[in-house]
Amino acid sequence: MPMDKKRKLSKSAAVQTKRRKTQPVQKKQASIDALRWKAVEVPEGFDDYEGFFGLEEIEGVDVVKDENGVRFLAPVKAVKESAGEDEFQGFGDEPEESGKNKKAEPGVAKEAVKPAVKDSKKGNKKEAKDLKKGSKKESKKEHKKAQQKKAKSEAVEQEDPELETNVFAKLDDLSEPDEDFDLSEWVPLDLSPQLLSSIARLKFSKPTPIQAAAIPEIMNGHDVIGKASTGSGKTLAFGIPIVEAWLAQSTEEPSADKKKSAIALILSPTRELAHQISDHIKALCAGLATSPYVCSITGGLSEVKQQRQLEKADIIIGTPGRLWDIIKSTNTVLHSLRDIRFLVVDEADRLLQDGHFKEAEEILNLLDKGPTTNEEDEEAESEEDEEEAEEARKRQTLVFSATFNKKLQQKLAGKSKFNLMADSESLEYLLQKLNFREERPKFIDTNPVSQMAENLKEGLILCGEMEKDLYLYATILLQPCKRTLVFTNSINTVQRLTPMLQELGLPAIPLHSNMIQKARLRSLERFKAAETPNKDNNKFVTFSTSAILVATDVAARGLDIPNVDMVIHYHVPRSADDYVHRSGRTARAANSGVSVLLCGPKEAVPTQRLVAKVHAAAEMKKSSASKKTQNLGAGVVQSIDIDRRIVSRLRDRVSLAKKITDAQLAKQKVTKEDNWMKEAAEELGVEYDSDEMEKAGTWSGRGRGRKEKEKKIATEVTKGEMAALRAQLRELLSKRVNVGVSERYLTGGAGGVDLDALLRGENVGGFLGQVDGLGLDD
Ligand SMILES: Nc1ncnc2c1ncn2[C@@H]1O[C@H](COP(=O)(O)OP(=O)(O)OP(=O)(O)O)[C@@H](O)[C@H]1O
Repeated sequence: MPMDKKRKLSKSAAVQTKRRKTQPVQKKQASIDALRWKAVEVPEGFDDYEGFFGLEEIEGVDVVKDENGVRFLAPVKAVKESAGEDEFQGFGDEPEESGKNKKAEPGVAKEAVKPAVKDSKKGNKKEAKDLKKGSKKESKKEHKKAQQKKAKSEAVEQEDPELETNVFAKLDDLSEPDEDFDLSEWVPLDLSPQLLSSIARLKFSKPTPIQAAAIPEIMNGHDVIGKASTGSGKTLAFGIPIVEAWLAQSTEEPSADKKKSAIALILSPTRELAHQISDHIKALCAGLATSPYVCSITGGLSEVKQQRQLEKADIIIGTPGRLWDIIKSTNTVLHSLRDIRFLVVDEADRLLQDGHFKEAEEILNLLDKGPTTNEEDEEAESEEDEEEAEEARKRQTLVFSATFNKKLQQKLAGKSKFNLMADSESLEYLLQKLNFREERPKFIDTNPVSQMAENLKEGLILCGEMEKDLYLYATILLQPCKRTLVFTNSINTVQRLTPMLQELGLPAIPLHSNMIQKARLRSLERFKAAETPNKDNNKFVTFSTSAILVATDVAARGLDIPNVDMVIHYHVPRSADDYVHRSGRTARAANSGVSVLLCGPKEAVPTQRLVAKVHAAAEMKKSSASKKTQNLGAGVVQSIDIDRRIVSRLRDRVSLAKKITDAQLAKQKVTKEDNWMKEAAEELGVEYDSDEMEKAGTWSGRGRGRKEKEKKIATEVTKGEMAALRAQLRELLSKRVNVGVSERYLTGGAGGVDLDALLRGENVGGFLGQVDGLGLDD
């Protein structure tokens, strides 16, 4: 059997099929090629010692051996139909219908036939070749990735194959539709009964303002640029019309000779957001009799699997990088994208800037003109150019964000055809590529006054430059019952703060872009799964029931994590827009929340200016009513005056935790570098001696001082000393913190101070007064 495609029939059909067992499964005889094989997911870090790369499996297939040889009896859905009827949604993603599957006999196919060869029967040999090349390349790539991952000594938790979806599915806990649910506020939007019933399941009693304004425009065929504050329901503002269009289209007769094409492509700047959008749309579709196939195409997860998903997708949500990688590596997915009717650019201002520029441009190019990399293809494409340009006109472009910088906003809202110089690096150039079908897309701004959520309270804590760790700890301690998101400006800081907070007994979880994708999703899942206190019955809550996500700005955009009560900006945001998006992770969908900036002395003034800029429009409106124009934005952010006496009583804890963390990180780093040197020495065939290497000057040049310092810390703190430090810290953590005058105590385990009250301006500077009434012991 060729090594690049190997197939097995899985025994696990019975286990997999528990969920749907009402109908007996109809089976029919099929050739091995006609079966819908699924690539076996080989865990990352798994070397191909056993030759598992390229292995494929299938479930629910009976292998019948009789005098005529071997036959395969497969569920009807598991057998491919002729072109145009491809409605099967793939094994592995959805449980298959059950019944007699338990009897399925495992067997191994005699010969593997690559899907590309089947495609070639349809007349496209090139595609087949590309796919073949692609899958070999994929194996190599996966292998290389596995090697790289092995080299990474970063602790990554065990992977969970189920993690790639449903991380955000707050909406997945769907109840049966309530027939009495009042949907009258949705009626003016003229939605189909199926979709209304889905909305009733979600228990959304009325559309949010952006939904009420954007849905009719989109359903009337307009291009839309939607601006609305964070957490205001923008995803379903474009999600509902897309699903509605899919429902209308799915009732039409499919044309027999037409390849399946997706209806919508949604571009997202981050992987997590792509998965979240996908989960939101899936949740919307959960109650429908037939649902569109929704798939998210992001980096960090199996490219081969995503390639297959793309081919059958109705709604594609992707990050430009991975999407472009797949498109480049195979032409078989092009047809999925060419005929899309909706192009959505979510978090447009970020997506059209940052590092996504090139790939986004390539994708937009392709949507209008097709691939330009291959001469053969180009020739074929040119004949169809006109036809395709016409097709492109049919596409609606929807652009959404909570923030649009002024220039971008003017360009977007003003007109679609810009007077451009031939500057392919400019943002305008990319905007032109969006190829709006209308000269003037509908610009909808449902909250022109403020981009910030209505129920958000903002605070600023002024502290010493070197005291941020201490104030971070104090702030978290003052809000012990909260799910908190801490933003930093660097990956290193996430890697340092997370273990430090953990040493302090806090449930800190890291999130940054250097983590492998499954670890990123796992972190989000853990954060989301952490229980929140039941505020209604004032239940006693300990830290074990809250969670702290320490993240870079990778978590700043679009993430909809329920019940984030507090956002702390450990580093001040780099821009006013970043401040809006970070703070927008709390106070979502009519909930309340607080956003706290930790500012060093030098940061205070520029930060206040930055925040004032965000609030200037709102203030301007207010002040024009009262004829005051001074200090715009000032006063919106409440200065939080934490009693320094309490903070100073936490200092020893933080110093110890820092010392332990620094030593640990230095050790990890030295070990990592040592391993790297060892491997390099092995490859060169020389003996490795770290001290000799060091003496010989391997560590000369830039960074030598830092490395030496790290090595010193790493070797200075012995195992025994580390254990002693930990014991000391444990001792400190077990003691109550004497808060002074009132002789009340703040513990690390429970209780806290009402930061909300401080933010309301009550008891400013009167922290101790708040300790009363919190039920803390004497
Ligand atoms: N009509 C509605 N009624 C109540 N809740 C809604 C409604 N529509 C959406 N939501 C909920 O509101 C929350 C925020 O929605 P969404 O993530 O789409 O916000 P957003 O405007 O895209 O935010 P951001 O700017 O941060 O990306 C989600 O939990 C979503 O399920």
